[in-house]
Amino acid sequence: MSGRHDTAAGIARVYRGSFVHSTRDAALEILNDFVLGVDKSGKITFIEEGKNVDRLAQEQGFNTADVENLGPGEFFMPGMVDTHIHASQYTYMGTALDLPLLQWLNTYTFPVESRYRDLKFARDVYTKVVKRTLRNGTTTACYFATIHTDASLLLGQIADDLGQRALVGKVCMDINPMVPQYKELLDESKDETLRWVLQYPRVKPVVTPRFAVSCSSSLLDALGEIARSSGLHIQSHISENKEEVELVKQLFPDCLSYTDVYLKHGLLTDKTVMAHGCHLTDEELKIFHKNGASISHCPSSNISLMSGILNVRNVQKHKVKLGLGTDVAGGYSASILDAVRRAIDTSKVLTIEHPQLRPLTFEEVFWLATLGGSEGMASYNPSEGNLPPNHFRYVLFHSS
Ligand SMILES: O=c1[nH]c(=O)c2nc[nH]c2[nH]1
Ligand SMILES: [Zn+2]
Repeated sequence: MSGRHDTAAGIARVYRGSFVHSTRDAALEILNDFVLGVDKSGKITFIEEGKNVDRLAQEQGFNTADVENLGPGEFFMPGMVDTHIHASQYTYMGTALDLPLLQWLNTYTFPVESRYRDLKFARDVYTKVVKRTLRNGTTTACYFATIHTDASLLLGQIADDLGQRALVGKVCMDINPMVPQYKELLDESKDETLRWVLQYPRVKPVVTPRFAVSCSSSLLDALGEIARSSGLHIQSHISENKEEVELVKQLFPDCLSYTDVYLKHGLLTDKTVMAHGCHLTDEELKIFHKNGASISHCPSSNISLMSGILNVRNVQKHKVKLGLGTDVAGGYSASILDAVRRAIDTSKVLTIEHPQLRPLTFEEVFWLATLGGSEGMASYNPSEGNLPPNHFRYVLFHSS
């Protein structure tokens, strides 16, 4: 169920019970005994206190006998937003977490991702990952696929068919010395990205340079230009672990920082979502804020690959847009609720190290998992005083 509070176009369903959500003013608000109406297109048309049900029935033209009352332990909450997940890594989720990032990519990830040339394999895995994330309450997901255009198109189609709002990225990478069978030529990556953008049906394509380590400066330039001319979202990885940050310094000696690499190539906009950011400096966070770019906080993966711990309070102090990501399969769970738990745990680890830092509350992390994620995916720039669009999708939850 989704929508803005616009005028009714014929009420299809009315629910009565508890609603838990975030607002711009409250990280978590609990509405006990409320009624919510949904029109035939699936949009929410009203949400009001239960005591108003008779008046609402008259005004909106529904029968109070048709109101669906939630059962014990049931409540509605907004669908969760996974701002960073590798659909193609679902097959080995929960395994192979014994190496740090760069070695993990070469040993486990690239060999598996190279299999997505096989569309039958792709259909099987992508169907499973979309079904699983939907079951976990993820109504919006920002996916990395692989370098294979047709398999990436298939992922978008599957998400759309199964009713998930998806942003999908065909991965771009023209450098891969350790696993050379899994990379593209520069022109191939550009041409296939354009084919991908043109062919996309209903879900949104995202321009997806894998990360600065696996893309030449020419490819990054070309992708920045494609994103600019097509007005598309952009996703990538940044400052996940220290070895990677050092490598990027060596690969791009003319850039002032890792953030500067993406900025100089036109890849840091108010439609950019960068995963991790554990080792970003305050100067870099200021550049994120100025450009309206967002960070996907992936605590499960940050711990599993021993990458680092994101200081969420510092990101928020810099007013940088922030959501949560599962980062399967660096993260071992495809559930954003699990990312909520890991985000709280890792913030407590920071508090143990730095007692002056307040740990995150569950209300604050609930906000990150829902409204924060949707604002992180939205194209608006807080540094220019713009506001995010108001949008909710609710899912029914059973607390038992
Ligand atoms: O957690 C990660 N997973 C990946 O697949 C990846 N690629 C580059 N950097 C990455 N980090
Ligand atoms: Zn990732």
